[in-house]
Amino acid sequence: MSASETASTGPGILLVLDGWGRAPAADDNALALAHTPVLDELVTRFPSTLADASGEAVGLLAGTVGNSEIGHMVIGAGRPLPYDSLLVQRAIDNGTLRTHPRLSAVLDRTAAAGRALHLIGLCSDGQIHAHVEHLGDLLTAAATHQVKRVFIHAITDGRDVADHTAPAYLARVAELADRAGTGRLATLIGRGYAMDKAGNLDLTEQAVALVADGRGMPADSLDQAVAASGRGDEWVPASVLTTAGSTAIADGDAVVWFNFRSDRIQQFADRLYEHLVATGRSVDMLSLAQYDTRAAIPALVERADASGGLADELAAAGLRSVRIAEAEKFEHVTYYINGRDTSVRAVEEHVRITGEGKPDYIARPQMNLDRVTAAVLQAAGRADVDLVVANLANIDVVAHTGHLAATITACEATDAAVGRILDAARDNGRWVLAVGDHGNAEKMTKRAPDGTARPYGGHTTNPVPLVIVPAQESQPVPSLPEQATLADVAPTVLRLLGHKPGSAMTGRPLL
Ligand SMILES: O=C(O)[C@H](O)COP(=O)(O)O
Ligand SMILES: [Mn+2]
Ligand SMILES: [Mn+2]
Repeated sequence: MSASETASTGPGILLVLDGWGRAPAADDNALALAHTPVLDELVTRFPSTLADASGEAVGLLAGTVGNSEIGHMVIGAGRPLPYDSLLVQRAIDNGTLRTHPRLSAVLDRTAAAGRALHLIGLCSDGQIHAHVEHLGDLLTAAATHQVKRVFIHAITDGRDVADHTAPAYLARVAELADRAGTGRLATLIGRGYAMDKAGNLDLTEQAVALVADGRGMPADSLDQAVAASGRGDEWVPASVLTTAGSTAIADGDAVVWFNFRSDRIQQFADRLYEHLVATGRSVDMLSLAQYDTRAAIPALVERADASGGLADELAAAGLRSVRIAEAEKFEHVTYYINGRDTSVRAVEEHVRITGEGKPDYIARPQMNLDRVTAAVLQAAGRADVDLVVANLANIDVVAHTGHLAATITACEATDAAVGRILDAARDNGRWVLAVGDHGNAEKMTKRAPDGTARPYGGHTTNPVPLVIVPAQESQPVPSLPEQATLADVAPTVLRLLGHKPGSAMTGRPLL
């Protein structure tokens, strides 16, 4: 009996457990420490495997941690997609970034007018939003085009990399500037302010005032600026380095953003753009990769085509899907899973769950999971819905705090929610495919250079569990292949729905 002969088809639920990675039990593995009877039973009782969710398997550089964008994009596309970070690295390696006609034109204009170039971005090597080494190539280009005044507006990390590492990355920025022969650190601000994506404009405005107008705390040294944060690198207050002189953006200057990922920089980019326009400053503005901004900011590296994925196949087959997540991951089950496509197909419904007030992930690791679960149960009970796609955000979002106890609670809350969803699926004759999008909570510390384990809230390169719960428990359950990747999810979902994988998909159905 082949696997496909045993897989009966019908409506189902695709459940993404965000940040659900697999690693051996350890005292920093929140998932292993948590009491999760449902998740434990899932992987022992039903066909399951571990799927690659990082590095080349999903379209990242080898050894790079996975992230929610590429994770959901690959889950939807059914194939690895060369991610923006990889495309930027290729453009650096083959020389097309520093010689890009758009960049060259801006640098020539800036140099000829005796204007300044402002480079803004996250300075770390987390490779989720940015890579500090990309800055090096832009500095080289600026030097080649003889731009004399180059200001670096550094955003400090402490989230995608271990906290309290900002000084090391800023030292690297200084080295890159020395190597290129141009560029100096001008301002500094934590990503908590500069990379807010939840519409907290009070935070964003501090970054805008800093970069545009040179308004921030004067700091005589980098160490002084970093030390002024009582909450680690993410919250370094807006600081102007007194050694840099006047760093404000003037009419005719150029701005290049060097984050490659849009989601957490676009709010700042839009507000800075609008502020400069409102104050009569006309600047050339470019971004390393394409941003989803209101402002039209030309990019130096184009996005990979992600069409022909699950959303297109569902639409072609007339299969109705309901997408459910809370605000933090809503775009992931809609925009990203649909291949960064903003169109909402006629057979698609989107449910965005929002909470009240500012979330406090440590005090309330449950977030709005009860309401997300209720929405999933409601959609699962509808006969006209073929596929429910839901993201349970807690494991990842809470793990980002680096707070082990809160993350354990998040894992336990998720476990209970999955239990309720499985019951509803069984009652409604639905199969469930549960999968992580990248690892996070299974590794909550990182070793510092001095050998000590420090709290770490970032993602990992660990594989993610992938489980298929058949619609009827009595159904024969074939085992899944040992090797799998996130690219296999969409073909498998289509197979479970009774359809063939899309022709653009290179992943394979696991059943
Ligand atoms: O933006 C963030 O919160 C982190 O840097 C990455 O997390 P995500 O890929 O899960 O969004
Ligand atoms: Mn994620
Ligand atoms: Mn995350």
